Amino acid sequence: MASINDIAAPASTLSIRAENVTRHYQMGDATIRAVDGVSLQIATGDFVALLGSSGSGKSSLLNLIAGLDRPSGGSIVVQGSDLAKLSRLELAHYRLRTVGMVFQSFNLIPSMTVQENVELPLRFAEMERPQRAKVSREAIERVGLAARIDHKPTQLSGGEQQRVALARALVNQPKLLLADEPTGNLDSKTGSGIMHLIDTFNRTLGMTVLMVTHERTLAERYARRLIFLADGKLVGDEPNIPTREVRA
Ligand SMILES: Nc1ncnc2c1ncn2[C@@H]1O[C@H](COP(=O)(O)OP(=O)(O)OP(=O)(O)O)[C@@H](O)[C@H]1O
Repeated sequence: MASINDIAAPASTLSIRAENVTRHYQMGDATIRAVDGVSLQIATGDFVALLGSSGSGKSSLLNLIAGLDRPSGGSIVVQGSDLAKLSRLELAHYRLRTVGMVFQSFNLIPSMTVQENVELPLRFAEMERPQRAKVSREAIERVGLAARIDHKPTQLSGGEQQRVALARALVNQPKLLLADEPTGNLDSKTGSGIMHLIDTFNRTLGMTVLMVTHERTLAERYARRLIFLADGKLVGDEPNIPTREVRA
């Protein structure tokens, strides 16, 4: 049945459309309803913060949208792809091409240099070596790390590691950036630098951003929409004028 949302937002302008999504975990006799009937639509180019207290289901929902996990029920359509209908191979392709992800814990490969880490998605996409070197260098320059291109992750600060993770997330030019507490392990000044980069990608590259955070002030500074989860349910959804714009 058509809803008001359908009328307000034609499918072509939607980046994400989730309908009654559930993710239940069975722990012995207990069922944990980590995501419990969430429906939402996110417009292309938007910057949305997903807020909620610990255990409210934020990461579970993000992982479903990322195609890292499959829902127990409901449907998720991202950039026109219905994730439930994708084969394992198609889902891997979706993760490679459509979404970029950054996590609180950076998730870099310690034995690889900055450039090798950033090149990884390009290798999976079977890009030729010379082109890979060029494209990865451009992404590394974009996050301001050209001088660290041959360093290993352990030789970098936390903020620099997150910038490498961002370069890796955007190197395939995904339409959607999913960020799970991207500044959670960083001090506030370093975190602001990372947020500034994410904000720039959103504004200049038109990348849709969905960011999980439990920090409301951070969300209010950058996001144009705030979505609240509690006990796996969507309990709030409000527009936001980013305070960084108000101060600018
Ligand atoms: N693999 C799993 N098996 C069982 N339960 C899980 C699993 N992953 C998450 N949960 C449970 O699902 C609920 C939601 O977890 P989730 O990590 O999505 O919350 P969150 O809002 O991201 O929390 P935080 O802010 O602490 O990261 C929690 O009760 C958690 O314990």
